[in-house]
Parts: sequence; structure tokens; C-alpha cells
Amino acid sequence: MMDLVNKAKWDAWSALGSLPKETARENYVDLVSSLSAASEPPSPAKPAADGEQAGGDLVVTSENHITTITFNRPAKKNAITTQMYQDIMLALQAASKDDSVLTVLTGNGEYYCSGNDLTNFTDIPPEGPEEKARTNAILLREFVDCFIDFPKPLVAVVNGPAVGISVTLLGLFDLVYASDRATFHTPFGPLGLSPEGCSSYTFPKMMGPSKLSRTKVGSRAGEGGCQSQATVSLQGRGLGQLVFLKAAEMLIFGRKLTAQEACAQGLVTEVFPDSTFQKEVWTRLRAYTKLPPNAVRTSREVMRSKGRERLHAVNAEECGALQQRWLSEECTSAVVRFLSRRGKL
Ligand SMILES: CCCCCCCCCCCCC/C=C/C(=O)SCCNC(=O)CCNC(=O)[C@H](O)C(C)(C)COP(=O)(O)OP(=O)(O)OC[C@H]1O[C@@H](n2cnc3c(N)ncnc32)[C@H](O)[C@@H]1OP(=O)(O)O
Repeated sequence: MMDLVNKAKWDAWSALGSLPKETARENYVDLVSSLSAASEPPSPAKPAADGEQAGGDLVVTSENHITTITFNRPAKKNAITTQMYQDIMLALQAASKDDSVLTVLTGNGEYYCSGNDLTNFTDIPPEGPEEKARTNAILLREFVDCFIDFPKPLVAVVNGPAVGISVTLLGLFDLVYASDRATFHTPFGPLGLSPEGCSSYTFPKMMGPSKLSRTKVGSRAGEGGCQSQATVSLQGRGLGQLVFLKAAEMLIFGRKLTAQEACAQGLVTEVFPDSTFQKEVWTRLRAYTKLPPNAVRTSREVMRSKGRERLHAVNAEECGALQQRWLSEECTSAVVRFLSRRGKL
């Protein structure tokens, strides 16, 4: 079950039915030569020169008291490789000690980030899938802990569509500025997965009272709130049920939100027209860096310190659940389906 490559080969072979062997062999040779021509050599992170890591899958720059970590794999919709998880942790550790006031995550190209690179599932070590699941659960827990413990304001400049872990981590950010072309998608159900990034706790908490008052449950749609049909249909339910149901729509049922909907839910701080997004956001962020840095850091610490212990416990629980999910038939089949789309296996 866990040998994804041979499982995909068997599925592909049995799907060929009675195709003559010679024809199958010719088709296979054509496919392999097309793949080798198109395969993208991994771009290793290059050593930082004058504060910038140019050309790798992750570009880290530090200027104007802002450290910017940019996902830089536009051809792969900025999917996050195992190496990138490591590099992001290193970049956050360096940013926590440098003279920056803010740390920004953003994407290069049309996507912000398409989440975990699903080819991370393919290189199963000799020790077997259980060992890979165990070590990656540790990697994920350490990765999310870096965001929980980060001591400075974290800003997401969501330049385009965001998927999976790049969405769930947003609950640990202080500002989420989105272009109006951004979307927010957590397809954990279809992938046989479960939430991470502390979203099982932050999302219900975030999509709570402030949104309820703004949507005025029971009032007519469109009366000054970001009323959705779902809210109207939930009339009369208690606050807890409404909060859970909205977070569940994303995390359990995989509903994709537009930037405006994500803003109405409290996931996004502000939405900007794409045409002026970069100019408006960076002008504002540069203005924020003029604030007294120690006051900024102290205010953030008193806001964040109370919840850290709970967040670490939530992170541990989510990673334990995912360690099992990664080994499930539901997950492996979903990953094989995705990677088989273009003959990736
Ligand atoms: C046995 C144990 C295993 C353990 C494994 C552990 C993993 C590591 C630990 C950390 C885990 C963190 C948990 C995170 C969870 C998530 O983030 S879940 C969400 C994962 N992401 C997705 O499911 C998105 C998959 N991609 C897509 O659905 C589509 O690509 C798209 C984003 C909707 C874009 O579609 P479209 O515009 O049609 O473009 P495409 O042609 O599909 O994409 C262009 C190329 O980019 C490649 N690509 C895009 N996203 C990914 C991705 N997430 N992973 C890998 N590759 C991706 C796509 O394949 C295309 O490539 P080429 O065909 O080579 O051009």
C-alpha cells in the first residue's frame, strides 16, 4: 500500500488493458523522454550575498527593517519542499535576532503558496513509511513551533492563491494583507489529511464573535454585514455552533474562500485591489517600521504570551493525528491521484 511508485505503476499498467506490449513500450519511451526534458532540476538554496539569498526556492532579504521570506518556485505554484521547511525555520531564527522590526512571508509569481509539495510523499526511506511519517511529524511540529514562538510581528503578504499549510499558519500571523485575486483553500478532506498549523484551534477562535456581530445572524442578507446564505441558514444556533460550523466548512469540508470571504471570517486583515496591492501594502509596512521597535515587540509579546502553551499543545495533537493520516489509504490514494495526473509517478 505504501509503495506509491509500484502501486501507481500497477494501476497504470492494469489500466492499459489489452494494449500490445510493443505499443506500450513505445508509449513508455515517449513518456520518459518527455519527462526528462521537462524535469525541473532542484534549485539548491544559494549562499546569502549582501543579505539576500538569490535564486533558491526561498529568497530571504533584509532591508528597511523588514525581513522578507519569499516562496520562489513559481513553476510549482510555490509548493513547499522538505528543504524549504528547514530553510524557513533558519530564516525565522535569523530574523528573530536581526535588526528588523517586521518579518514578511510572500510568494513570487501568481501564487502565494500551494502548500506542502506532494512529492514529499514519494521518497520512502529504507526504514519504511512509518519512519518517514515519524520524522516528518517532528519536522512539522518544529516548523509550526517556530511560528508560535517567533518574537516579532509576522505579516503575510498574500499575493495570490494560498493552499494548505500556507493558509492554516495564517492564524499565527499578526497581519494578513491579501490581494483581491487571492483565494484560501484547505483541501484536507479530499487529501485524506487533517488540519495543521494550529488551525484546529485558531480558526474556530478567529471566526468568532466579531464576525457574528458583523453578520447580525437573523437580519436580512446584505444589511451592512458580510452576510452569507450559510449564516442565514444557521439562524437561532448558539455562537459556539456558528463559529465551529464556519471553521469546519474550510477545514473539514474544504470550502475555498475568496479574499473578501476570508476577510469577513477574520482570516484576512484587509483586502486590496491587485493593481495597487504591492504599492499600498509595502508603503504601509515601511511606515510601521518607523514605530518604536521595543514598544512593538512588547505589545506583541503581551498579546501572544498567554496563548503559547495552548498552541504548543494543539500543534502536538495535530502533528500526532497527521502522522497517522499520512499512512492511511485515503491519503496515499489522493497523493497517487495527484501525482499520476501528469505521469509524475
Ligand atoms: C509516508 C509519510 C509521508 C510524510 C510526508 C510529509 C510531508 C512533509 C511534512 C509537512 C507536512 C505539512 C502539512 C501540509 C499540508 C498541506 O499543505 S495540504 C495541501 C497540499 N497542496 C495541494 O494539495 C495543492 C496541489 N496542487 C493543486 O491542486 C494544483 O496544482 C493547484 C495549486 C490548484 C494549481 O493548479 P493549476 O493552476 O492547474 O496548476 P498545475 O498545473 O496543477 O501546477 C503547476 C505545476 O505545479 C505543480 N504543483 C502545484 N502544486 C503542487 C503541490 N502542492 N505539490 C507538488 N506539485 C505541485 C504541479 O504538479 C505542476 O507541475 P508540472 O506538471 O511539473 O508543471
